Amino acid sequence: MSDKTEEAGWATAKTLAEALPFIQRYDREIVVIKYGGHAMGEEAVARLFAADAVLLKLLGVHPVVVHGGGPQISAMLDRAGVKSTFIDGLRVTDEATMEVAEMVLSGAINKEIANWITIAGREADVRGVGLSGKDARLLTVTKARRTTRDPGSQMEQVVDLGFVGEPKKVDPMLIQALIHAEQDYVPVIAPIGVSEAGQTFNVNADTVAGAVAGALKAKRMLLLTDVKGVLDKNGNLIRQLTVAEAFDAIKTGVATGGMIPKLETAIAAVDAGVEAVVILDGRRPHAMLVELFTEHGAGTLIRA
Ligand SMILES: Nc1ncnc2c1ncn2[C@@H]1O[C@H](COP(=O)(O)OP(=O)(O)O)[C@@H](O)[C@H]1O
Ligand SMILES: CC(=O)N[C@@H](CCC(=O)OP(=O)(O)O)C(=O)O
Repeated sequence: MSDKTEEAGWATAKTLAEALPFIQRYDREIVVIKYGGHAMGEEAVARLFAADAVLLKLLGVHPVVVHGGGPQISAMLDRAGVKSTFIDGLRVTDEATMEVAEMVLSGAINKEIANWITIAGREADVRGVGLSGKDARLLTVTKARRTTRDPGSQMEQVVDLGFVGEPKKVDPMLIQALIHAEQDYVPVIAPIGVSEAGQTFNVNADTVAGAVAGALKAKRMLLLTDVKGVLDKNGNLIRQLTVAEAFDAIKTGVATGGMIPKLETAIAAVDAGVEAVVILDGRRPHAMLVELFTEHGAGTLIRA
């Protein structure tokens, strides 16, 4: 063995030893991970994500994955010649769009992530389990309501988003059962919900992650996306935000587009008892490990 290789080994051991207090901090704690469609990127990166989820489980953390797939739904709709429009970051969802969204989210992406986790965890028998809000009454939703103000008359107008749902109730029993099972399972949840009447709805994945994290009283919720975190007006990373500052970031227009549902979700999750939410770049390999197990962390941390 060369001196260089040996030195690298010592450096790895030092890093592991330094992670001990952080590993203990998250021992048997639930961490909800929102894996966004933009963070998925190339398959090799997505497989690294799956391997890190397995590592978390083996370190004693209980990871629960909620995934998105917005860009992948848009690509499929494009191929079918269906146009998509978004209002406040939410996809207006008619019947045909709903069908495609469910196929892409529950059918393709969900099973792929669950399978990658199972493959990455084969040696230690950690297994991914792919679910959607339709399973075991996991996610009951109501139809989302949005209003806009008519610039001329200043009257409020109701906008119909179609089959877009808002979480009404998360029943965490199935997830709890998987977390506490003797077998090591990593639940992977697609953002599809069902109304009391049994209608299928498309739900923003950030919103689902927040509702799930709140219901499970998770220690952390990590929102993995394609930016370093919340950026200020000059494009610099904001390391920490209180809930009040997160509100301000929305109000003052620092956060726009897809960052708005993320901050709203973060605020709601912290209000529901989640200790902190972190928005970070999921395209960087091992982002979750840097955030959870190093002093400096990564991205933007939002807490009370
Ligand atoms: N202040 C901000 N800081 C960082 N990103 C922002 C900000 N305001 C708006 N954004 C946008 O939010 C996007 C992340 O949301 P979104 O595209 O919905 O991600 P995902 O698919 O991962 O859920 C960023 O790529 C960026 O374009
Ligand atoms: C209602 C609504 O907008 N649903 C989203 C669900 C997927 C999602 O949220 O994916 P990302 O996290 O990758 O953006 C959609 O149809 O795109």
